[in-house]
Amino acid sequence: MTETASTPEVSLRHPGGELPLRTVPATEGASGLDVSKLMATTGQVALDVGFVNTASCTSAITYIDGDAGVLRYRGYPIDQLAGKASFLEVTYLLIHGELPTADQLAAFDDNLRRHTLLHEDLKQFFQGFPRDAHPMPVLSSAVSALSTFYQDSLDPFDPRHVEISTVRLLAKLPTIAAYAYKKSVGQPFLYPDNSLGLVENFLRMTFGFPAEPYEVDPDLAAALDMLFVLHADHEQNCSTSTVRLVGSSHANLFASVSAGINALFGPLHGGANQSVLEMLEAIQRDGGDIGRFVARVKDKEPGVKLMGFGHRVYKNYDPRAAIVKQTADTVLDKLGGDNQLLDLARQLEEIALSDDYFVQRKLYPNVDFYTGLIYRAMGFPTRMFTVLFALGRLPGWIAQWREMIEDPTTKIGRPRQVYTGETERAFVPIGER
Ligand SMILES: CC(=O)SCCNC(=O)CCNC(=O)[C@H](O)C(C)(C)COP(=O)(O)OP(=O)(O)OC[C@H]1O[C@@H](n2cnc3c(N)ncnc32)[C@H](O)[C@@H]1OP(=O)(O)O
Ligand SMILES: O=C([O-])CC(=O)C(=O)O
Repeated sequence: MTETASTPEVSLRHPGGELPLRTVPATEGASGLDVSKLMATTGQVALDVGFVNTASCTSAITYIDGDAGVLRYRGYPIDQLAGKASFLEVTYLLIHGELPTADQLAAFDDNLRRHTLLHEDLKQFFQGFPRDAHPMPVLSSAVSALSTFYQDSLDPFDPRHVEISTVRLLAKLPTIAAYAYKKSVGQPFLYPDNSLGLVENFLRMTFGFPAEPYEVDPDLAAALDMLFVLHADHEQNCSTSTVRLVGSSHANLFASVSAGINALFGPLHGGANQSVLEMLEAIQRDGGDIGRFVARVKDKEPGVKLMGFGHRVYKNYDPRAAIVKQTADTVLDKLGGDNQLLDLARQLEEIALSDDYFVQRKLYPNVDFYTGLIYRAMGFPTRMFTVLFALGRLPGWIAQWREMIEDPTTKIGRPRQVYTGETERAFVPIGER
């Protein structure tokens, strides 16, 4: 592969100063295509596989300094929000740009509590899935189906539609998530109890039974609320970029978020929280030989990666992973979790962080590394972990979709390609091939 053209340095202003964006020079196509000719006809095309170096939008929502391990929502450092601001406050902050006053928060909460019910016909929808359906595709399908129930929620350019679809989605996703769980364990659905807040209601609908009292454990609710805060936004990650890309065609909020949920499902993104626990259990089953597992990772054995490690943006410790790690002990002690598996995770981290392979590549634990251990202690099956991520990430998806829709400079997302296929050739009829 030879470089055939160079592209100029461009830069964007951001709160941390000038952010230089190095564009990747386009390369010659595998079939010998002259990329410079493509450029002559289409203008500048810079090949950037995986968008490693390409900013797709401007945004005022979330700031990350990956080298320093800094994350801020609307300017507030994540460690100042986690454990101090509730998930509902952070949701309001991300979507509306400012922390709510007590009155604003009460009105927001009240509004959400009025929209937690699912239409009875939508409830029937869950019965169409097989008993052992993974709850993630059930979640995305049900969110997509919301478009069929609410005609007054579908116009991205009518502020009333945007507002009501925002409220419906925030209020209903916990109900949908709880029903996806109930379906997978063959238990009856519970109606929401709107005397409860969002997290408490979700826990009751998930773990409670109809006509039986369910006492929400305040420690459990507080821990889950804090984890949701840690997941609430992360600028242009794969699922959020998907939400924006789908929304850039003027698809409605439900359709866009449904696509985002599917992007989150992948094991390289949100699905990693499930894979981490499966990896830890596999190491444990294998006699707990961490050294042997790490050697397989370093040998790049197909399909073997240190799940929950590495990040496109963080080249330092993920600040969220640091918070989860710090609190994991306390939470597991309170909830009676598996400390052996936590010890294994800690040892694995220690071994990796003192190994040149991981040090040179700047691979640190990401947000998915320790969260599953806490979810497990809370009683969630492994297949629900990514659903919990989706519940936490929802405010970010909504805030980013709304920012995109409100931005007059937004254009339909449509990347170019560098064509590497056959050059023009003459059609050969089937009898002559
Ligand atoms: C919420 C989230 O989405 S956080 C991410 C969750 N995903 C995971 O935890 C899955 C494991 N991690 C990964 O697969 C990757 O680190 C990603 C997908 C997160 C980031 O990928 P990229 O930014 O494209 O990094 P890339 O794949 O180029 O990795 C750079 C190098 O580090 C290696 N590497 C990256 N992550 C890992 C890992 N988890 N284990 C072993 N090696 C790794 C790569 O093999 C590559 O090595 P090389 O230079 O010898 O080829
Ligand atoms: O930002 C990313 O690439 C992945 C992500 O969503 C996160 O870390 O929360």
